[in-house]
Amino acid sequence: MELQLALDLVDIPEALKLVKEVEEHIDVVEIGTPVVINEGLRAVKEMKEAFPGLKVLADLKIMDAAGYEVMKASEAGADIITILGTAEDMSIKGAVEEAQKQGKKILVDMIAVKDIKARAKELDELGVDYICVHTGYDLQAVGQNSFEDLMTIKRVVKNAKTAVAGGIKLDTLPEVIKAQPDLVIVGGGITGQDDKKATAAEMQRLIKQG
Ligand SMILES: O=C(CO)[C@H](O)[C@H](O)COP(=O)(O)O
Repeated sequence: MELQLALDLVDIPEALKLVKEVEEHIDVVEIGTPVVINEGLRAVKEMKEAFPGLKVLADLKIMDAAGYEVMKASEAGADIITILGTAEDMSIKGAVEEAQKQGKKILVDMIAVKDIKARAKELDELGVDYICVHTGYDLQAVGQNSFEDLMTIKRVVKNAKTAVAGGIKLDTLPEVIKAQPDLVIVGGGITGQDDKKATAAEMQRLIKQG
């Protein structure tokens, strides 16, 4: 099980400073969608150059022109690139094909997928690397989380790794760990804390002990 730090509400200097603080306690650093919108793929490039030992995920949430966008994110240094589970199968195939060519991984974000079980099975067969259940900010605001969806994909996914994101905090992490996802994605649960390093360290400890 690995820990991914999601950076959403920062600029490049803030992102680099944050990662410096928690670097030894995380496995993957996510350049969040808002950061890519504000700063472009330069944010991915600068993060990878500053922290070559960390995997960098570009949260592009691709919906179309997948091969091209995966290629551009790969060129910027991303190790993992995200596409939406609601995208067409042709787009998913294009993303997987380009990622394989570039030696990169594809993570499918299941945000807004209505039939999680059926779509997870299809995506697994399309050869994606990760399937991630995700409660976005707009549904977190009305009290939702992804724990049940995580159990659902754990039951049906045979090849891909599983991941979970959306509002995970130190006090809810043990419940997530019980479901044994391969990747736990935490944004505000670390970046919103006064002592980010201590929080990341404790999350890492819980994750390593499984
Ligand atoms: O992709 C995202 C929002 O679309 C976030 O990166 C993801 O939800 C993790 O952040 P948080 O733990 O703060 O919810």
